[in-house]
Amino acid sequence: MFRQLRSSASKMVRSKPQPLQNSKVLIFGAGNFGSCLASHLGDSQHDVFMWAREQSLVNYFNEHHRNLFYLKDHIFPSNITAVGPELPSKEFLNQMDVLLFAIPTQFLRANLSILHPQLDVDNLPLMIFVNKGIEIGTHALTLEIIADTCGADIAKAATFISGPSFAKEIVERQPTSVSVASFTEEEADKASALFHQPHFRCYTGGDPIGIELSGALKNVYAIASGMSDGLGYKNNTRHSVIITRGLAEMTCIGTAYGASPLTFLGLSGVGDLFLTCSSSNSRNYTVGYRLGQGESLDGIMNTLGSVAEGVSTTKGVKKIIDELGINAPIANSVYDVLYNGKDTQNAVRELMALPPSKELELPPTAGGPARQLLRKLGL
Ligand SMILES: NC(=O)c1ccc[n+]([C@@H]2O[C@H](COP(=O)([O-])OP(=O)(O)OC[C@H]3O[C@@H](n4cnc5c(N)ncnc54)[C@H](O)[C@@H]3O)[C@@H](O)[C@H]2O)c1
Ligand SMILES: O=P(O)(O)OC[C@H](O)CO
Repeated sequence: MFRQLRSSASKMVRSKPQPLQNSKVLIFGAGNFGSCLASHLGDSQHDVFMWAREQSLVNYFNEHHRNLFYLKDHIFPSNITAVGPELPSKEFLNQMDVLLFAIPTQFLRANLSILHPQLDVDNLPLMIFVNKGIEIGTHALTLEIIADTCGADIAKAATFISGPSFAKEIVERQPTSVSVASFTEEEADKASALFHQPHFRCYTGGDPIGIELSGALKNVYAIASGMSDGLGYKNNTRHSVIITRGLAEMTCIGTAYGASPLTFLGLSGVGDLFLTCSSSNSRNYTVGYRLGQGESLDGIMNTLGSVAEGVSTTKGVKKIIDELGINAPIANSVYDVLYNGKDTQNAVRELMALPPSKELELPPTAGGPARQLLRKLGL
């Protein structure tokens, strides 16, 4: 369900009209996901620019149509140009129809703060965000980071894409479906039209807070699932003790936060939870698996070679569940293993020793944090 936006106090910002084809898209981030989306959009005949922080990546990409560090085996369409390492100029940004942010959550605020003064709200590109995390320190969702750095009007027009989508499989054109959410239906529709292909299906919705929370939370439960597998527990344990109970926890956290519980049954919720909790292609699952096998967190992070958002997000989740008073034993166990030195074997044993309880007791939808965020956005 999309909400009716009020136009009273603040301006109703809309992105510029999008061309029917050949949109000019600038992607921030040339990691696994930024470059996989560049490939997908290049494949769909858009004019794609991919900003990278590494000069060597930019040079190598433009010469060989390959990414020096990520998805190394993939040959990218020739209509993608790498740019950087300086952030693009105001003139360049103004020529773009779409700005797509594929950088990890912890770095978003700094980059948006620099970019915001360069944006022209009357000629605003479609703004799309695909990161899945919660900011350390502030425990802010991306919506709030956008509101803080770019203002409420741009945050209301921002669109979020989330769902079960491994970069490696998107570049192989494996059929994939994702959720596309915004407070502004028109913006979600534009993002959906940009990405939708027979092998990449988009489903729109109006609960960006729920989409963001589910995408961030599933990473924490993927760490738990990997941990259980790494310890040698089998399918029953993964699917009952971790995934299904994890879904119940996620839904309770989301409901208390103020999101719709139904969002957690969608692609960004249960879809991505199942995917990430059951595949060694997931970096979050891999972190958990290696912890379960006895490796140290520092050792894992130093060799993973890519971001695992769940590791930092667990800190934000811990703050949120403590503040909301939610009973979330799996998320608490992951926090204790990552940050309090708890032994993984004890963590899983303790989960199994929990007293009997009701299967699902959704908290009242008081929605304090969402209400505060909506107030910040003038909604
Ligand atoms: N990989 C996937 O399959 C996938 C799928 C869906 C969503 N995501 C989400 O997309 C986001 C990016 O993930 P990824 O897989 O591309 O990660 P990655 O580790 O592959 O790449 C990270 C990128 O961030 C850049 N970066 C690092 N520090 C930065 C900074 N200070 N400022 C700007 N950029 C910086 C790196 O140069 C790199 O390009 C994450 O939030 C992730 O959860 C990933
Ligand atoms: O590799 P992960 O654990 O970051 O998961 C990637 C995507 O979020 C899967 O949808």
